Amino acid sequence: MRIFVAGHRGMVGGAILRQLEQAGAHEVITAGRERLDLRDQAAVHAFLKAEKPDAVVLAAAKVGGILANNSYPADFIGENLSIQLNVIQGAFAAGVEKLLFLGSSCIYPKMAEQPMREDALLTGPLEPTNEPYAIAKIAGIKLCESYNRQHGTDYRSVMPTNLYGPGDNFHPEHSHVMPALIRRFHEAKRDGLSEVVIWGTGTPRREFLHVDDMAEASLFVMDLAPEVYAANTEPMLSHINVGTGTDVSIRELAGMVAEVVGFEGAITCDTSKPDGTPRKLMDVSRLAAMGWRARIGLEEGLRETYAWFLAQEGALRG
Ligand SMILES: NC(=O)C1=CN([C@@H]2O[C@H](COP(=O)(O)OP(=O)(O)OC[C@H]3O[C@@H](n4cnc5c(N)ncnc54)[C@H](OP(=O)(O)O)[C@@H]3O)[C@@H](O)[C@H]2O)C=CC1
Ligand SMILES: C[C@H]1O[C@H](OP(=O)(O)OP(=O)(O)OC[C@H]2O[C@@H](n3cnc4c(=O)[nH]c(N)nc43)[C@H](O)[C@@H]2O)[C@@H](O)[C@@H](O)C1=O
Repeated sequence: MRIFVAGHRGMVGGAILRQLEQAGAHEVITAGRERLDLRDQAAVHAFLKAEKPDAVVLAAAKVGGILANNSYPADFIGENLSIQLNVIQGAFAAGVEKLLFLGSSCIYPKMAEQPMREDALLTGPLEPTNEPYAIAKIAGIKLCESYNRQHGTDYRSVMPTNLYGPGDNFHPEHSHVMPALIRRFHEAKRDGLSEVVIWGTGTPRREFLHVDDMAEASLFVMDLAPEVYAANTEPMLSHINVGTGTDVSIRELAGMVAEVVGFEGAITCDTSKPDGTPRKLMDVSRLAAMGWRARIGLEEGLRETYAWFLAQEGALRG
């Protein structure tokens, strides 16, 4: 197959690209933002018509942590809606039959029953800090389902929990919690500081999945036989959760990062910053029933990510 990986320079797209290249079974097509801005409808349609991929992996998105989402809501909803509409409509127009869309666990209601099953979608109000991004992601799922229902395409969606790993964005304010804390604890140790401040109360709970597991799960879902996918999903509830099924509090995560980095000072909370959703634990039984589960434990993944951070220091994104 010829597979177009959109977002191949990102954390997840990069991991998917590495796994596809390692397997060597497919021809992979990529295009960086300077060649193809995915917000440009005409350019995306022309690219897909010219390249004629057999399958598309949509791992490109406007992505960021709680503060970035809360500060730039128009960018998060607008850019993601444009990218999704252009790539999904463009893929259909170019005759692409298989597509994998990456959503996010923030599609579920803020107070969803835990662990969150796929059928919790659209059952309650969303978390305000990321509602615009979540609405775009929900629209992406519904766009895929609508093409499948109206045109018989095979467009699938996976909903990742919070991800981390090599290639992450370590920006001090705009990143997600894991890379933010790795950087902050590392710099505090390096500079001999006595205290590290974490945002919010430290009580929210999050589930962390290593990006290599996410890439493996994405390709697993894309490769599932149509009858297996159909037997485990519903036409209007077709997305699949991807996670580990276990979570930690942000305070516990901070303790783990401090230990891995070797920081021995105090950890305090800045409660002027938002907590966001109190808990986001995925019910991963749908994917487990189809035969996939995560392999990389949190401590192992954190140690490996810190080693990668140390190797990249100075040349990081963000
Ligand atoms: N990271 C996480 O914790 C989670 C991520 N996800 C989802 O997984 C997917 C991948 O996320 P992740 O890898 O972390 O994000 P990254 O920010 O690491 O990667 C996103 C990629 O999309 C590309 N991109 C964004 N906008 C455009 C554009 N207009 N034109 C061309 N390329 C563009 C970026 O290009 P450039 O390099 O040029 O900026 C980048 O390569 C996304 O759909 C995200 O919503 C879901 C849940 C959690
Ligand atoms: C993946 C997911 O990512 C975002 O949602 P989030 O899960 O809330 O993500 P986060 O990683 O930014 O924060 C997790 C928790 O951690 C706390 N926290 C402490 N200290 C820092 C800190 O230094 N940085 C950050 N970012 N958070 C911190 C923070 O206050 C919060 O309680 C969405 O935008 C959403 O759209 C989405 O899909």
